[in-house]
Amino acid sequence: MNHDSQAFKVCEKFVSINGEGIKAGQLSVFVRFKGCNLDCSYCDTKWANEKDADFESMSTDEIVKYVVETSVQNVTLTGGEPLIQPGISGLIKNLKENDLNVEIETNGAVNLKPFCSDETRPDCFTMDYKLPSSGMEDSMLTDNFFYLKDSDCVKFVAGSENDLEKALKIIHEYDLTNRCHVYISPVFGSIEPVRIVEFMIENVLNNVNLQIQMHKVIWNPEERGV
Ligand SMILES: C[S@@+](CC[C@H](N)C(=O)[O-])C[C@H]1O[C@@H](n2cnc3c(N)ncnc32)[C@H](O)[C@@H]1O
Ligand SMILES: Nc1nc2[nH]cc(C(=O)O)c2c(=O)[nH]1
Ligand code: SF4
Ligand SMILES: [Mg+2]
Repeated sequence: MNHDSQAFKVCEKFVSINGEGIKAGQLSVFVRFKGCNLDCSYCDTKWANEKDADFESMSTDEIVKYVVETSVQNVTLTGGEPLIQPGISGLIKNLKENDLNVEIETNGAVNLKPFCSDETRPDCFTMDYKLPSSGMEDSMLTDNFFYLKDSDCVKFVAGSENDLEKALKIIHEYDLTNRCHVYISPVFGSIEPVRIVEFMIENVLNNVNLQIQMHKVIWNPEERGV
């Protein structure tokens, strides 16, 4: 199939500052795709995963045109889960050919290997490791860690003390700070950020970054399109 005829289900698209990941604070164009293969307890975009969620049908060319016309250099493909969208590799390739910096937000339950060829590899994978309180930890593909490099990032979204302990174990077991950037973020409103800082001090977590979702501080945390 010609990739131009591929239709994507896009729930929202907008320009904002990236509130998460290694380019936090920089402008990015966000494209949020419909549907997910997981169902995290704390998910702040459950609405985009509903079967009857509203979406706009967009071809690869239409998405690329929209992004290019913003003149913003960073693009974040998110969802839902971007890597389960049919044709996503063609879209990544096309965006890269337009000199855009492509970030993929992915949930850790999709095999990254097929996305790692030179042509289709995004500039940055921001990959979650889903901790116990998400209810989705059994779906984590730990082999994915071996495909990450220094331009990528692993994010632990922690909602409990048990989550923090598990993040610590995984960081050490897979030597993550020597592979890529590592972030710990609070499940918004579930754990005090100060507790994460204390945990980092107690365990001397060098080269790990605390990250607060910036957009939820700047805007109403429930706001869409920001
Ligand atoms: C909505 S997900 C979409 C991309 C992909 N499905 C994933 O989980 O990485 C984008 C990011 O938002 C994070 N997130 C979702 N709900 C959150 C919450 N209540 N508090 C903090 N982060 C949250 C996820 O953990 C993920 O890192
Ligand atoms: N401003 C802003 N930054 C983000 N970074 C990652 C997001 C996401 O939902 O994947 C996100 C988002 O929803 N808004
Ligand atoms: S994987 Fe991402 S989009 Fe899917 S339910 Fe979890 S946080 Fe939400
Ligand atoms: Mg978000």
